[in-house]
Amino acid sequence: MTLNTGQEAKTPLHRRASTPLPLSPRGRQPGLLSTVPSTQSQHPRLGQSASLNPPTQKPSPAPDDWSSESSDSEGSWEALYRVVLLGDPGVGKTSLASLFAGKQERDLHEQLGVAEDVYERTLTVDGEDTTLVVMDTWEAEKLEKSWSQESCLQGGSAYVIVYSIADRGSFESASELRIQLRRTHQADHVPIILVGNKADLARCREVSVEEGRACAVVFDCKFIETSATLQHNVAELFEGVVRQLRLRRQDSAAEEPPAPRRQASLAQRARRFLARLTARSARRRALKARSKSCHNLAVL
Ligand SMILES: Nc1nc2c(ncn2[C@@H]2O[C@H](COP(=O)(O)OP(=O)(O)OP(=O)(O)O)[C@@H](O)[C@H]2O)c(=O)[nH]1
Repeated sequence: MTLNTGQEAKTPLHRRASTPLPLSPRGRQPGLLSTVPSTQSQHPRLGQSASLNPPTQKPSPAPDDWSSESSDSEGSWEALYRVVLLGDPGVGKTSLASLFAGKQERDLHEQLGVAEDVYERTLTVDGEDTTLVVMDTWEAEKLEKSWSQESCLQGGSAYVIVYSIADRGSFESASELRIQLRRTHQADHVPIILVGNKADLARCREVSVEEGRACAVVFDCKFIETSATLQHNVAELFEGVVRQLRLRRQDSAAEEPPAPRRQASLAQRARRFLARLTARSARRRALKARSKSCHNLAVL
């Protein structure tokens, strides 16, 4: 599976809503689905935060009842974010991606014979539209790091690392993927969400919720458990991705450029030393807070 990385991934891709994304190397057109009429209703109601409660046996409403509106109005400009799904084979990446896509879009893909691994959809979260292009293009089985793997790891605006709660090996792979991502995106504010899928398989559970959460704290990412089969927390996952993208966008906009360096007086140096001490204890407090909030996808 391939991924077009011709565009800067960190910043959203700006385009006219009516303009398709560039062709991928395989000639596929990730943006093709933007032609879906704006009256579609597929995404669950937005605005609810993720929960770690174990899934109930009752499935959520079918994807066709989801209430996302497309902002595909002619002539309007919108931001597109690439969301790359990573994880071992069989953990449920495709299942999550097709729930995101909704039935109508999957059918459209089928009719048009376009890529089944790239889905574009505009979600209305907290009253604002954001378009996600979900890329289910990761090929974990490659023996050597391939070009497509490299581009997957570099080309995302956000990453969703999926493991199966019933497969410890996939959990370990998720940690390795997080390390690889950290190497690629050292200085970036790219949201990364660790997803423990197949939460319905309670009896076969090999990875506890606590382990998932602890891993997210250590690797500085968000965490949620989902069940694609029961459609549990899937909408919350993608809404969470949107919120994380927005929070980081605001965060980086708020960052001020560093002040020019001048010869510091003793008093200034003392103040800086104290500030560093305070910052250190603030970081410790932040780590503690993160362990409490890593499952809340609505905060940084
Ligand atoms: N019980 C359960 N099964 C699931 C869940 N999600 C996916 N599956 C099943 O797991 C199998 C693999 O799912 P896929 O979505 O193809 O997994 P994938 O990660 O895309 O796999 P690759 O395409 O090989 O990378 C399928 O049989 C799915 O029906 C889930 O939440 N619960």
